[in-house]
Amino acid sequence: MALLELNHVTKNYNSQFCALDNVSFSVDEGEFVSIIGPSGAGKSTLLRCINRMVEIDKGQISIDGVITSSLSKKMLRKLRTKIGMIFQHYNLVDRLTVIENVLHGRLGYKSTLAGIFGKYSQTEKAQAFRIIKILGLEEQVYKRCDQLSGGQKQRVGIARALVQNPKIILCDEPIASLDPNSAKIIMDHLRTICKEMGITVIVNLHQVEAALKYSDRIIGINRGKVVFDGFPENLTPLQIREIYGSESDDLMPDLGERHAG
Ligand SMILES: Nc1ncnc2c1ncn2[C@@H]1O[C@H](COP(=O)(O)OP(=O)(O)OP(=O)(O)O)[C@@H](O)[C@H]1O
Repeated sequence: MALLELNHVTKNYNSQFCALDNVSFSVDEGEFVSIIGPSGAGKSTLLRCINRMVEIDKGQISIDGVITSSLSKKMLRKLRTKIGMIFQHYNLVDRLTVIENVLHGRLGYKSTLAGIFGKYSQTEKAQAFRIIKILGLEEQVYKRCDQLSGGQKQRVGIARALVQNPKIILCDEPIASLDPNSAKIIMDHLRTICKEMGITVIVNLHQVEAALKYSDRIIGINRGKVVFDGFPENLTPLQIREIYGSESDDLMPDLGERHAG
């Protein structure tokens, strides 16, 4: 069943520059989809439109059957609890500990006052500890986030998204700042979360190889238009060229090595 649907979505910045041009696709529950494309193609704009951090100009986006543009502030806040976000630069509060950052994922469920005073139930704390353990961060629980490596910070970001109990996780270049080993750990966790917890994952990636290895489906964007939407095994060098244009030669992966399983 489709969890996310985009129908003819267009986004113009400053009423003239077209960042998304008539984009339509749907994503099923439990699917792992990578969005690839060159710098400036519109990948971040796409994720921001999905959670309504950016308003679209034309078309329609629905999540779990709800048309996002028609939601009141209150209903939008409720919908956003179902959408976990993971960022390239982690967006953690550096001076706070791992557990405090992870519990921030619960803020969308709380009144402003309860949030300010950091009032979390025993159930919420137990859930946060459980997720921290799954992500292999139990030794870091009480460490300040500015003492962590990039890979550990990104795992905190994933844990914070998971305590929301999301239906979908949107990841904006989650491995762009990481070394290959940390990047693999993050992509492995995202794949496990998708396949074992049934959470839909949409990942913006610059690395074609990672997209080929981890995705059920790849969507290629160039200048705001979807130019490829299909299975990794159907992404040919010609299509990679169409997606990336002149950047493609540096990015051309060894197409022999494919899926993570
Ligand atoms: N707030 C904004 N105001 C005006 N133009 C913007 C704004 N945000 C993005 N753009 C433009 O929209 C286009 C798409 O940007 P976007 O960040 O979505 O691309 P991207 O594919 O995520 O790129 P990258 O891989 O470099 O992050 C770019 O040309 C960018 O300059």
